[in-house]
Amino acid sequence: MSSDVIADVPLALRQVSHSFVSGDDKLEVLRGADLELRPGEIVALVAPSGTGKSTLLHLAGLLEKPQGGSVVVAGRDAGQLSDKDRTAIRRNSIGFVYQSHHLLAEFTARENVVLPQMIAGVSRRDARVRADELLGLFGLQRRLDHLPGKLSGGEQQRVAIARALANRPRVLLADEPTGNLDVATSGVVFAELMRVVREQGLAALIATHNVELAGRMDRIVTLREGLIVPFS
Ligand SMILES: Nc1ncnc2c1ncn2[C@@H]1O[C@H](COP(=O)(O)OP(=O)(O)OP(=O)(O)O)[C@@H](O)[C@H]1O
Repeated sequence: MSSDVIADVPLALRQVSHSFVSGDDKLEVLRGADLELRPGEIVALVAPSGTGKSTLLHLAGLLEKPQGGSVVVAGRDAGQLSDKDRTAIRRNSIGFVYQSHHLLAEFTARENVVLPQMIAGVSRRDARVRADELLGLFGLQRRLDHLPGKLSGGEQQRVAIARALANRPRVLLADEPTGNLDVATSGVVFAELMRVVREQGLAALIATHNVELAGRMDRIVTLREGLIVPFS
């Protein structure tokens, strides 16, 4: 396949297989999984516990290499890249949101959004402008100088989402992004996440057990016997 063909693909998994071996046991979690996101498309991944959602997100996020098949991120086949280039793509083209916010406790909300930008080479001044703009999109303009411990759970998760978007990724990967929040807060934060992801034109793959939230996305897929199939 020519590089032109995949140039506009934010994320694709092609015939991805992955197993875990412990002792004599081999657990085939993925057996030729295929998934392609269109630019700006938000896809929900809803599947029972233990079927491989986290494994899939790890592979899509270039945190691990698949044993078979390929992962394309921002139009680049990650299997063809040097470790240095993979790291650069992971840092600049992918944003991650986890169930727990993983914010740095000794840094303010703003600093938590500034830091990944500075690591990517953005000046402190520009990073602050971007951080304030993003935190403002989540209604946190009056919380910029708060430490995470002084924020509510919903606010902490909003900061984590803003941090994930800081480097203008093309792809957002999220694993139960509102799973630690109460039902009402989860719904609100989720709606904000969807709004901002759409405004920024990102493609997103969001694992959730919440079928109601999944129903607000463009498409729902599930994992069945190691394959990615439409959810029904
Ligand atoms: N590093 C590992 N070594 C061995 N087995 C693993 C490893 N990581 C995951 N597994 C196994 O692979 C399967 C899929 O795990 P994974 O965490 O991807 O599932 P999941 O769908 O995300 O589950 P949950 O919804 O409970 O988080 C599970 O049976 C798990 O025990």
